[in-house]
Amino acid sequence: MYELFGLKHIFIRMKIILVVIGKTDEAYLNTGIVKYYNRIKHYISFKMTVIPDIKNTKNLSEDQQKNKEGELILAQIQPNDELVLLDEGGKVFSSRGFAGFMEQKLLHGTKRLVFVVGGPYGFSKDVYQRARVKISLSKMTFSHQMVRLIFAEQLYRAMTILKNQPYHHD
Ligand SMILES: C[S@@+](CC[C@H](N)C(=O)[O-])C[C@H]1O[C@@H](n2cnc3c(N)ncnc32)[C@H](O)[C@@H]1O
Repeated sequence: MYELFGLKHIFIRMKIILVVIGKTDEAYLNTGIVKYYNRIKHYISFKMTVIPDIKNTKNLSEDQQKNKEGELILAQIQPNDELVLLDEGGKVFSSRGFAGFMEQKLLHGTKRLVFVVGGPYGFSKDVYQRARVKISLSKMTFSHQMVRLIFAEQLYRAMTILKNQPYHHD
């Protein structure tokens, strides 16, 4: 069904950016992220932008840290970007549902689809205001470090679903 839309060309145009806070600090996470990053890039342009972790350099309150991180997140966003927050309180999709979400973005000609993972205390008000869409990966809360790997696997899964490739089974 998806081939009908000629997605091959659209896949090549859209860029996906995952904005995260702080370097991946565990080798096992890095290994997984690199694995899925290498797989995803066969389908679509995908890069992870790492905002430096500010928590160890300044003695900030939780709100101050969130606001500072918020400024750094928003500095990465261009006016026409579609911003999607990964947030426990967001919409919960099945993997096929998320593939459908990605398909809509591809078909509507989105140029830069930017997903953001919050810091340890979540997002500032300004970041929530700029984003139209929030997606939850589960009702459970994961560490901001783990979310980048879980998201990368789901993005890869979505690409294989859109291409009718045998990775997802349900
Ligand atoms: C430790 S959580 C922050 C939790 C914090 N209670 C809050 O107010 O958001 C760090 C970040 O990981 C991401 N995250 C954690 N669990 C998630 C989930 N189930 N779905 C989507 N994103 C999640 C979100 O981006 C969140 O801002």
